[in-house]
Amino acid sequence: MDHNFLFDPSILADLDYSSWKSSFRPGVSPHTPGQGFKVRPLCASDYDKGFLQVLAQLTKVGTVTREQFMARFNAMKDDKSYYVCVIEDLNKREVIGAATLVIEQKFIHSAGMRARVEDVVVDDTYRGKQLGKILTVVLIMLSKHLGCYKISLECTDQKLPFYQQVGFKQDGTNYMVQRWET
Ligand SMILES: CC(=O)SCCNC(=O)CCNC(=O)[C@H](O)C(C)(C)COP(=O)(O)OP(=O)(O)OC[C@H]1O[C@@H](n2cnc3c(N)ncnc32)[C@H](O)[C@@H]1OP(=O)(O)O
Repeated sequence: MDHNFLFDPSILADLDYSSWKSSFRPGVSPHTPGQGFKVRPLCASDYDKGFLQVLAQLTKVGTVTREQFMARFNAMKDDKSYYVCVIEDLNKREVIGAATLVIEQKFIHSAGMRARVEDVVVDDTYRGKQLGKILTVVLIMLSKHLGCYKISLECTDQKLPFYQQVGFKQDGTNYMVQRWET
């Protein structure tokens, strides 16, 4: 078993989801995401468990060599601001979902911290099993546990209902962007 986690797995194990109980289908929760499924931090060995292939269902991933993956993994681990969570199908030893919480340090809000949800994706053969909701709720509770004053995300109009059902609201601000890569 790989013990090279991006962050301490006990942080996830200790989160209390009792207030979310009625939000999930009976028997399903972040601690019990489904038969043979486990929510955990990203591991170095997830390079060989299809992590990048799952991300490719969200957006362009391109070619990422093992060396590039490990360099980015180690940089994120040292930074301590990146909480990449995955769901593994333990029977297949495959990553079937992923979501990232990024923590930003601020001077405002009494030198507080804000959280951003990034790169939420569930393998298309596993969708509709509450796994996307589980990953999102894990990030919400993680951001609260870490003491952030807010959590936000950007998404398309089609995904608004998915995020609204776990408490996100539109606040009238505009998302603006410049891109240098197609
Ligand atoms: C910040 C970002 O990363 S935005 C990018 C979001 N990711 C993507 O677009 C990648 C492609 N899409 C996916 O990976 C998946 O469809 C996800 C992550 C959006 C949803 O994952 P799933 O595991 O299929 O969703 P899940 O089963 O948890 O659905 C939970 C609830 O949301 C609802 N739901 C799921 N997708 C949608 C949607 N697109 N619009 C509205 N409701 C939705 C489900 O019906 C379900 O409702 P219920 O709890 O009442 O039964």
